Amino acid sequence: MNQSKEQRILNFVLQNAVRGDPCSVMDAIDKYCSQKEWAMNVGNEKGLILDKTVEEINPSVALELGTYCGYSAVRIARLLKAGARLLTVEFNPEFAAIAKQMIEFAGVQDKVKLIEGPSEEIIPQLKKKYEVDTLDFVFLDHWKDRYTPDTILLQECSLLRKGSVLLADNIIVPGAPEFVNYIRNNPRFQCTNYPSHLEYMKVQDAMEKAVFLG
Ligand SMILES: Cc1ncnc2c1ncn2[C@@H]1O[C@H](/C=C/CNC(=O)c2cc(-c3ccc(F)cc3)cc(O)c2O)C[C@H]1O
Ligand SMILES: [Mg+2]
Repeated sequence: MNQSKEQRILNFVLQNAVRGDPCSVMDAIDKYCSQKEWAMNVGNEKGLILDKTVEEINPSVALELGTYCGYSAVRIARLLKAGARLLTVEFNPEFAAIAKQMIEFAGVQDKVKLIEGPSEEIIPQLKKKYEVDTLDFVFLDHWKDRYTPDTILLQECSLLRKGSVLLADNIIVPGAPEFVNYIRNNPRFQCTNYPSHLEYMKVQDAMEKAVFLG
């Protein structure tokens, strides 16, 4: 059975990155996906916006929706302080298996809890099953039509507190127009747009930061 693109990305990392070195894993993925096969990792340009946001917040508890191959999970986890953790949600078993190996190879597995399942099912379990009180940071990078329902669900489950920060990828491409409309017109969120480019391409994209005002 021939390999998937995601398996080829993982193999390239295993052969070209340094075990336990998250930056070498990110660099290997970016190298492969810019030179060999494009893939929907947040990439290095938007990744720097992600880094700055995570460093600014210095979250104790972070949530990522849409793990995919684990690129942004590694990117976020490498910046977390001792004792802080990232919960990342992925419902495709094949992607989850790839991401698990990617996270372990990078050496950040002690900071990352990879949860396999659909976000709408996992979010309501975070408090009781995953011992979350509130979330300091949420990175939205899953199906774009899920950004809004999941943002509403996070509020309904009392998982956001005054100052919780959401960061959403792909505001322009593929685009999340319904989310942009929802979040920018919601008085409970303070929004900031960060223009950038689609990963590995000379195409305009952007990220949106939304701070929950409580
Ligand atoms: C609801 C839910 N729960 C758990 N996991 C979920 C989920 N919805 C998707 N996921 C998982 O996240 C991942 C999905 C991410 C969706 N991201 C995308 O569709 C995406 C697409 C592009 C893109 C841009 C231009 C083009 F020409 C083509 C594609 C770029 C990106 O950065 C993206 O994030 C994988 C999927 O299994
Ligand atoms: Mg994305």
